[in-house]
Amino acid sequence: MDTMEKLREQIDRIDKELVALFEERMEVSRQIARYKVKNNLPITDKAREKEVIAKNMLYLKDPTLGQKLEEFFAVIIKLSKAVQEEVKE
Ligand SMILES: C=C(O[C@@H]1C=C(C(=O)O)C=C[C@H]1O)C(=O)O
Repeated sequence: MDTMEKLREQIDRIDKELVALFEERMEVSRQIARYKVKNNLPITDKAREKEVIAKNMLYLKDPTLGQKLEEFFAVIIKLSKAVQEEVKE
């Protein structure tokens, strides 16, 4: 098997894990939405969003990926809130 094929196998394996983690995170987000609906709380919590991003930046080993990781979490949080809005409907 050539090198690129092998590397793509690695990407495929990583993506599979990402999908499982994505689903797990979104399911927990839905549960949080149900709690918020019950307790009449807003979906958006900006302070928590900042905390989530700051905390995860600390796990990063490669500093050149800082901006990208922030963007990654900005998208994850946006999608998480979209899922929560669907629970509210
Ligand atoms: C999941 C929550 O709801 C929203 C989504 C967040 C997230 O996906 O990390 C963080 C804060 C909230 O804006 C939460 O309040 O914890």
